[in-house]
Amino acid sequence: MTSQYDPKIIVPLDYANAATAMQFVGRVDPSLCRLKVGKELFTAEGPRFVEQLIKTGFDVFLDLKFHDIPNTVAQACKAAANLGVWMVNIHALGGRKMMETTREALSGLSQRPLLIGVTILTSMDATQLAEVGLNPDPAAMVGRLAALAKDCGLDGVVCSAQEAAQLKAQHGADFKLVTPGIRPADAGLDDQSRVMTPEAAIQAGSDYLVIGRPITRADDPVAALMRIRDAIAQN
Ligand SMILES: O=C(O)c1cc(=O)[nH]c(=O)n1[C@@H]1O[C@H](COP(=O)(O)O)[C@@H](O)[C@H]1O
Repeated sequence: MTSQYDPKIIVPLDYANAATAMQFVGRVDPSLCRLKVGKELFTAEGPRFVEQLIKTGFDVFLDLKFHDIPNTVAQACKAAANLGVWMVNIHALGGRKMMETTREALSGLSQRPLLIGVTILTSMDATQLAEVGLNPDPAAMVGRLAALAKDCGLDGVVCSAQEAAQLKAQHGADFKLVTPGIRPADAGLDDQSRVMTPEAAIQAGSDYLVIGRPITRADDPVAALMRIRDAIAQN
């Protein structure tokens, strides 16, 4: 399902439970943002809460970053598709077979979610990449994994906005770029490393901005969302 409004901001409902998440969701509507359900809320509340959000008209990105053997990931993504989610993600580091098997498993469905590959987490910097034995140049790693994801038939990738211009030029407008690690100029980094402001991310070619704590931890989350919407509308 794809919202008729096509909002670019995805707000992660990184809350401990449904009641707290609904304090935000109850004050916004699907014309303002899309919603992301990640590991914390999904583990606490499960698939029925995801279905409830979809029923209220929101596009839901199920962010469980599957990374396992090909069959397990493919079947998990089919289960996500059956919930009616708009987007689901898998780790590109799971490799070609995992991505291709998952893409094939979704291809027969009448309504399938966008299948997105996570490249290198936006919290990772050169030092951390080197520590786990990967190329310490984040742009090179992201470029390599994005090309592989595209070759496996995925609809796009999660990357930092710092890599967006390079990937748009390489893979074209249809290859979706989902960018977390978005921080307004006056916001703290928290645990993110590769960050960009919302305005710069849009200019760099991000299709969707995942913006969490600058919105969800603000004194007035809806006002914070509206401020960022206004800022990117002027680009
Ligand atoms: O797949 C994701 O959504 C994701 C990938 C990534 O590389 N970095 C990243 O931060 N995320 C998610 O994006 C959100 C970022 O939240 P904030 O740092 O609070 O804006 C969190 O829900 C993360 O789980």
